[in-house]
Amino acid sequence: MPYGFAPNIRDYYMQSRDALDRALASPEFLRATADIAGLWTERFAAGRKILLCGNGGSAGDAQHIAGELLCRFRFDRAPLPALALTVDSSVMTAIGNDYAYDQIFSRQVLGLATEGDVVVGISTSGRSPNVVKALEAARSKGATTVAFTGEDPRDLGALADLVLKAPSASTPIIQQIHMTAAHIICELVEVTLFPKPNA
Ligand SMILES: O=C(CO)[C@@H](O)[C@H](O)[C@H](O)[C@H](O)COP(=O)(O)O
Ligand SMILES: [Zn+2]
Repeated sequence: MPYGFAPNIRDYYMQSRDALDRALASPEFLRATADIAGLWTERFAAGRKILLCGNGGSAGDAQHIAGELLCRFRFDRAPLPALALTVDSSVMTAIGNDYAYDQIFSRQVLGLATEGDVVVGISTSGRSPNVVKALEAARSKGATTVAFTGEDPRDLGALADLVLKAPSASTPIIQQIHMTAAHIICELVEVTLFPKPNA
């Protein structure tokens, strides 16, 4: 049986579209998209890697982005070194249990990041302590920091060399804009580093 049609269901879609419209009207948002694509492209070309982290849906986004880069996006090409710090349950439970939950990403960054790498922290609130500490650790290792946040980047913004601010205060809508931007960034990286697919 089909579900009944909620008359306001269109309004939910419109909230998402309105937020994307605000992003597209923001030169700062478009600039950040281009700058992040340029940074990732430059660092991959220099043999550096990208580490990504976030909680909940943003953990999924970190994994999704790593998959686009390490596997492929639109066409066959060499894998790009990208790793989500959200995937190793043994590492995360050990760090959470033996140290603290707010160190689950920062300890991995301290162990894995080297100078010139990029560490990406994804947080809709901009203040999840484990993501904030990941960017602090990244800076201590000489890595470049990128934050994907909501309209108020809070603590994370202050620690990021580049910030992508989704113009909303709603967690799911911010996440939707993050992944729209991430797909565009992955596409720009791929076509710039591999300009002639299958040639
Ligand atoms: O996916 C969602 C909501 O759409 C949730 O799982 C959400 O990601 C979690 O509540 C996170 O813990 C929120 O963390 P943050 O974005 O504030 O850093
Ligand atoms: Zn969600």
